[in-house]
Amino acid sequence: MRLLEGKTVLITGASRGIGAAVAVECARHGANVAINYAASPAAAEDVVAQIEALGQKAIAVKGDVSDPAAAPEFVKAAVAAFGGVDVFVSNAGICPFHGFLDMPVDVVDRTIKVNLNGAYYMTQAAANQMKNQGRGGAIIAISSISALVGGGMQTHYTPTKAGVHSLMQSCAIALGPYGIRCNSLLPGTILTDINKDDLADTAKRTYMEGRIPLGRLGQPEDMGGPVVFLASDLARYVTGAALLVDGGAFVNLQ
Ligand SMILES: NC(=O)C1=CN([C@@H]2O[C@H](COP(=O)(O)OP(=O)(O)OC[C@H]3O[C@@H](n4cnc5c(N)ncnc54)[C@H](OP(=O)(O)O)[C@@H]3O)[C@@H](O)[C@H]2O)C=CC1
Ligand SMILES: C[C@H](O)[C@@H]1OC(=O)[C@H](O)[C@@H]1O
Repeated sequence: MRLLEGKTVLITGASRGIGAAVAVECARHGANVAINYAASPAAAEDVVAQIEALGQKAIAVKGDVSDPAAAPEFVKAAVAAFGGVDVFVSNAGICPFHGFLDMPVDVVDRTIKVNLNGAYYMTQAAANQMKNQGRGGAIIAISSISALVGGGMQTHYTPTKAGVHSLMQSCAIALGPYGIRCNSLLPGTILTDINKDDLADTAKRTYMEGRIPLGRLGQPEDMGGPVVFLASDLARYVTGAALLVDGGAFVNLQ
C-alpha cells in the first residue's frame, strides 16, 4: 500500500542520515521529494538518484536552514518543480558534543540557529505555502528522545530538540484551522554521522545498546515508516503529538 501517492514532500537536511532515509521511504510510498542540503552536494545527488530509481521525481536544493532566506527559496524551488507542498519534514540538525562549563559561545549559538531557528523559518515557509494552496498538509519535525531527557555533553542541543517539539505543539494550534497537522518524531539513538565519533567509544556504545529493550541502536531506515505514517491520511486526526521511536530506550528505567 502506497501511502503518499501523488504527494509532494519537502525534507531539510536530507543529503545524509535520517533525512536521506526518510526521503527515500517517502518516494517508495509514491511521493515526489524535494531535499534540502547545506554542504554535501554529491550525497544529495545520490539521494536524488535513489528516488528517481524508484520511479519518482526529486530535486536537491542547497541552503543553510539557519539563513531565513533559505526557507522561501526551498519552498519556491519545490513548487516550481512539483506544483505544491503537501508534506514538510524539518530534519536538518547538528550536535557537536561538548561539555557545559566550557561551552564556546559560537557552538551553542550555531546549534540553536541551525536546529531551532532553522526549523522555525522552514516550517513557517512551508506552512504559508500549504495555507495558500487551501488543501491542508502535514508537518513533521524530527525532534528527539533528547527533548525528554538530558545529556551532559548535549546541554546546547537538548533544548533545541525540546524547542522543535514545542514548535510543533504551537503550530498544531495555529495551523489546525487550515487543515495542517503538525507532529514531532522523537528518535532514540540512531547510527549516523552525527554520533559516529561519540559512539566510536566502545564503552559508551555498549552502554547505549544495553539501555535498549529491542537490543540494538537504530538505523536511519527505522525512521522512514513512522514519518510516512504521520505524513499520511492514516494519521488524519493526529496533530500536536510526539511519536517516540527509540527501541524502548526511554521507558527502560530498570
Ligand atoms: N542520529 C540520532 O541519534 C538522532 C538524530 N536526531 C535528529 O535527526 C536529525 C538528522 O540527524 P542525523 O541524520 O543523525 O544527522 P547527520 O549528521 O547524519 O545528517 C545531518 C543532515 O543535516 C544536514 N544539515 C546540517 N546542517 C545543516 C544546515 N545548516 N542546513 C541544511 N542542512 C543541514 C546535513 O547536510 P549537509 O551534509 O549537506 O550539510 C545532513 O544531511 C537532526 O535534527 C538530529 O538532531 C534526533 C534524534 C536522534
Ligand atoms: C547525536 C546523539 O547521538 C543523538 O541525538 C539525539 O537526539 C539522541 O538523543 C542521541 O543522543
